[in-house]
Amino acid sequence: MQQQVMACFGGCVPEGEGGGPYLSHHEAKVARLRDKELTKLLNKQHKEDLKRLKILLLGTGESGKSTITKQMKIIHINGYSFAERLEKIKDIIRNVRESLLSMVGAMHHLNIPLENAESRASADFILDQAARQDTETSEEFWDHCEKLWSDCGVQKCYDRSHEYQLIDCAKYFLDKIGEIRSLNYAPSDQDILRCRAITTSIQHIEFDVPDAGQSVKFRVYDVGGQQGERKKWIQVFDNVVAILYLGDTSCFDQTLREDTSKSRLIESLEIFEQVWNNSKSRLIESLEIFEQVWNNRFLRPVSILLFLNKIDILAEKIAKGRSIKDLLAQHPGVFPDYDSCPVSSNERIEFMDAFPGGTEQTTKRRSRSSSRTDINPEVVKTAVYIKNLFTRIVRGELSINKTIQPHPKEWHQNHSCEYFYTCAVDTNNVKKVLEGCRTLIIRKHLESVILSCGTSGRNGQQRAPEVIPEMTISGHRYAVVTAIVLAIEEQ
Ligand SMILES: Nc1nc2c(ncn2[C@@H]2O[C@H](COP(=O)(O)OP(=O)(O)OP(=O)(O)O)[C@@H](O)[C@H]2O)c(=O)[nH]1
Ligand SMILES: [Mg+2]
Repeated sequence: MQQQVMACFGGCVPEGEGGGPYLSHHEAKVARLRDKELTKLLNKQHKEDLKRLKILLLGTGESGKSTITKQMKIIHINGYSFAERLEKIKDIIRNVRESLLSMVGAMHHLNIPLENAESRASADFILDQAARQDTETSEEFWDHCEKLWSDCGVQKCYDRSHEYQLIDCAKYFLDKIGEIRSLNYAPSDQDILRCRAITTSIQHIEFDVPDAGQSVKFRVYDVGGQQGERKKWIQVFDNVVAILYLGDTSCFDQTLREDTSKSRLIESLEIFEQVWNNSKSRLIESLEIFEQVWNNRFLRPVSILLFLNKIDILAEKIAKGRSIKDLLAQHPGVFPDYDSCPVSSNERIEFMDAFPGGTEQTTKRRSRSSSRTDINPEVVKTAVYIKNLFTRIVRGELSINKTIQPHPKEWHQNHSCEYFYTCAVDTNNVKKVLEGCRTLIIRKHLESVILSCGTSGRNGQQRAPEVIPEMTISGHRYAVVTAIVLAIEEQ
């Protein structure tokens, strides 16, 4: 893609003919020189780009992609400065306002009355804020927020949040209004991780990770996952080394949020109606998009690291009596039977190992992990069942998106899919998972480098990618790869 852009630049020198404006000889010369410089610059940039391992974060809206990039900043870069923390306050205020707006709107639809007559004035005050984009707040605003959140009617509405659209961090921030409204408030790492802001443009972060005495350079792309944002994904498919696909395990009882940037802040009850009527299951959407990514011809050699995310919210939902069985019953014949889905002891341990809150011993010693009593077996079963849905898609045993023609097994032989249970707001969990991913990504990348050399003949039909000799991979592995590449080229 980069090359296409450069080709375009190369072909754009105006010559005064062919429809372009007439340029003097001197002007044309200057333009040509400028174009040459630009092409050189782009070439250099392109080479620099190729030295970094390019990772893509994909997944549907609100699955946790940006939260993972925030964790990368905390773990691999220097975290958040004081000024950056203060910047986040605006988003947190929007989160508080949007949460209360969603609940007040939903109470109307769900026929849940406010318990306290005095809360009416607070509800009206918040509804009046619906069209506001700014983040100016007053003591009056915070008083109304606190009053509303303490109303039992609002709490009842919160318990039914799967029936409408409510951001995941609603309770987290509403429970700490007292702290947020203080003039001295500076968001903690956890506040930043919990804070929700929709992604509407392609963003990336870069960092270096030490590996066997050398540093491995990464560039991670974060894209928007809402419906309208997904058409931009293809722009970043070039030279991808691995995909981190975020699948939300807790969304089985939720429907899609209406896809418009307007819904970031529900501007009016009219938009609320749209949201209300959008009834496509979030889990089915996530499986469908995963199936598209797995079978996408541009991503054929790219391995997927599947993050089965939000396992903490999954546990909260099961504790409230929610069950994936309701969704399965709405789609008879599509999904495998839930009750007869087996959970092996290894699968149980894998999940318990990842689940937040394990003590040092439980996270370090596998045998103790299996004896954790704080996790409801139904949580494990649901997580394993959802994991199996994704892995069935990988094996071609389940197809959700009927417009996709599944490829035969051989088509997939150059990429694989590995899964991890994650809680993206838990730094310990993400740190552990990222360590595992790093090794896998480097291994997969080396395999693909070797493979691409293996398919390139000495007589030149296809040269080994330019990137190989310049790759900054850990010392000894780099040496091994170079040796293998040379050996293949010698043949
Ligand atoms: N409790 C909990 N919250 C999570 C977890 N992962 C993400 N969240 C929250 O879910 C919300 C959405 O996360 P984002 O990272 O913004 O989701 P996204 O995939 O980037 O969404 P788009 O930008 O719309 O594509 C945020 O409020 C996060 O804090 C998790 O594992 N547990
Ligand atoms: Mg995002």
